[in-house]
Amino acid sequence: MTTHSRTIALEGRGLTKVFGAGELAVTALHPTDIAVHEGEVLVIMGPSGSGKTTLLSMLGLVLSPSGGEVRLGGDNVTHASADALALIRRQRLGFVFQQFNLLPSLSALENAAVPLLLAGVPRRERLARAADALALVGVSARASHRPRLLSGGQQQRVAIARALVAGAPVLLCDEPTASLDGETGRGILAALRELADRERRAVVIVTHDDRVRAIADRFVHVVDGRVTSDDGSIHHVSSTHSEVQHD
Ligand SMILES: Nc1ncnc2c1ncn2[C@@H]1O[C@H](COP(=O)(O)OP(=O)(O)OP(=O)(O)O)[C@@H](O)[C@H]1O
Repeated sequence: MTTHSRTIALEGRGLTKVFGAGELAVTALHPTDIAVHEGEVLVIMGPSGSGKTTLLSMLGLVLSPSGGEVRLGGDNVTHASADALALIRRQRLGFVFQQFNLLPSLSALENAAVPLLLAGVPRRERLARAADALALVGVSARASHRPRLLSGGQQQRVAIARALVAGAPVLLCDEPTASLDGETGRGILAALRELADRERRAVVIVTHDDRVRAIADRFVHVVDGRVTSDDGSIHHVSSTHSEVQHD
């Protein structure tokens, strides 16, 4: 793997999630410190129900934490308004899911351009930028095809192009290889690794797939809502967690 700067792209400090209250309270995530740097691939693994999606959702600003904070490029964005969070998600975060969620009536190029359409970028510029994004993930030759004419791996590449087209410095991927066969999945992982190396994007991958470790700069394991490092030590949480809110 390449040497990368140690600039933190996205960070959770003392991030905690408690669902419910009183006797019914479930601590989905105990206070956790976690960070991903520019140009780095961070892989989060753990059994079903361990808290991985909860952690990723808080880092992705789609679930508000019960305690702790989320910092993006050094800015504490935890308490931004709903509108501000929506804008931050659109401009600064890219999401990749197991299901590719492409729009069936649009070509690969138009699908990749959707975030720019939402951002009001003029058509010519957005198609040019979408073409660049498709090239980055190796599906330029399929630009004019609709999703149903693409293989699963090609559809996932288009979904990754869509996630990075607006220039997001951070890509958050939830089981990006789960619906792909082994070889196709490896191709997607290689593409994500390359985005980190060449484009300095920070890539966070939540997965059950042990092969994803092969592309990780760092790896953490989540068990029962607690995050441990590769060496098995529980992540040290330095900040104090004053207010824990219950949903
Ligand atoms: N909205 C919710 N309300 C109550 N409990 C929840 C809610 N969402 C998640 N939980 C609980 O929090 C814990 C962690 O769930 P989470 O979905 O983060 O696990 P996961 O590791 O992503 O699992 P999987 O790999 O199956 O997706 C589980 O015990 C789950 O039941």
